[in-house]
Amino acid sequence: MALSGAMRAARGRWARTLSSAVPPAGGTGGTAGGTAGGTGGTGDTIFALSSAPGRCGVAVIRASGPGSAGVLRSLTGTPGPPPPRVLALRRIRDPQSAETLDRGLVVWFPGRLPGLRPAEPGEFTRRAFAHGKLDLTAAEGLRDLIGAETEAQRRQALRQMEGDLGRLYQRWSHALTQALAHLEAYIDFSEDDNVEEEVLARVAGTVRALLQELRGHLRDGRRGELLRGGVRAVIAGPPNVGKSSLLNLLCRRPAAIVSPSAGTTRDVLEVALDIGGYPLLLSDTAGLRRAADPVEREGVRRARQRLCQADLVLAVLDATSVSPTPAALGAALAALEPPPGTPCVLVLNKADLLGGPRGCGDPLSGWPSLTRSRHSRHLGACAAALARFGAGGDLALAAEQLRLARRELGRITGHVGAQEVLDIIFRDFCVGK
Ligand SMILES: Nc1nc2c(ncn2[C@@H]2O[C@H](COP(=O)(O)OP(=O)(O)OP(=O)(O)O)[C@@H](O)[C@H]2O)c(=O)[nH]1
Ligand SMILES: [K+]
Ligand SMILES: [Mg+2]
Repeated sequence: MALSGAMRAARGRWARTLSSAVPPAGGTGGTAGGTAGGTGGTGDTIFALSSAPGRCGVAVIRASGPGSAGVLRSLTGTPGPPPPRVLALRRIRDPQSAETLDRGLVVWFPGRLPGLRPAEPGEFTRRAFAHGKLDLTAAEGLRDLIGAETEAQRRQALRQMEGDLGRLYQRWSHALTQALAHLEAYIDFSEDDNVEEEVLARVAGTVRALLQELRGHLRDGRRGELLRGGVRAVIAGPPNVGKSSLLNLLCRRPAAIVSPSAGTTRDVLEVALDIGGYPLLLSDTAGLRRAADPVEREGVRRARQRLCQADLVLAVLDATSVSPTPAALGAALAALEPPPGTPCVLVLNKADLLGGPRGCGDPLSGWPSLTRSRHSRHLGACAAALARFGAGGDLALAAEQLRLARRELGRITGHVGAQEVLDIIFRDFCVGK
């Protein structure tokens, strides 16, 4: 059923109305308001909002299953469904009170093909994976593409969906397989003198090179993950230096109160920004000082707490109250006690009175980005196994480390069966993908 008008405001009520309109199973099979579909083995009649949630001009609600004809009858007050596959304008009413809820277009798809049922969330993608059409990293890329909110996120997701990340891990996996095969051949046949000694050196060389590449990939500063999830940037600094003014400038609206009195901001204020395609969650915080006022003290505590979660600190200082020497700036920055290891951008504000940002990189340049902690975890385990390769000199143990390393790589792309990994990855998919 395609429905419009007042139902925008009455979505919740619609859901309740449809619940009461669905008769018990056993009626004529069919689908109202969408493509043909049944309900699998249970015989239930199901319904869902098929257009995106939120405010919109037109919404599509789909009901499917043996009770669909009854749903249409009770919602439209007509004796039967409209002619098949033809849009009909109907008054939509509450089945109990007969009160008109809206007017909308209704479409009826009678009958069902035997065995046809609505897809589970992610089922189309899961089938594509099962048929070898895409690997897990590509499926994850597809999911990220659906959820991408900024241009850079979209580009990164598309690159992953097209298999760049999967190909990189596959290449490593092939190198490992080859090294393992050589090592196993050496273990099995070296006594017959069929396998040369230098095989071992070659295997060790491959493992060393791979380990180096893998460590480089892991050391990317989480740029892919940051781009995927958004960089948490926190504006911090002494009171009254212009932190809230900076937030307002960056989000181009007066989101935060600005005033000449020190200690204006108390609560942490967060805004989501799209800066040149890169997602940023920007927080404004209370000025850091030993406050006498208990409310301001709580604000400073919250500011410190937020600082600890930052991916990036925008440390704001008043340019008129600090001398521009590296030592003085360094001391002023250290006095704010930013979390160790978190990159800081020093912002010298109020420069008018006197007279480099950390981005996520271009997702299309260099290596495809590590986009998930799941990938880092398996790559870390893979690197650890490679680092153990050859330790102790036992060839069988060395081969086992290669097998472990390969299994970890395989878990990323899904080339090693791991039911629980599959379940996690596919369960969040949208219906219809
Ligand atoms: N001249 C000048 N004044 C500025 C600038 N930025 C902010 N101000 C002024 O400085 C005062 C403090 O600005 P806020 O943005 O409230 O500073 P804050 O760091 O958020 O202050 P607290 O929340 O109290 O810690 C206001 O009167 C601003 O108008 C600037 O670049 N130049
Ligand atoms: K202020
Ligand atoms: Mg402020």
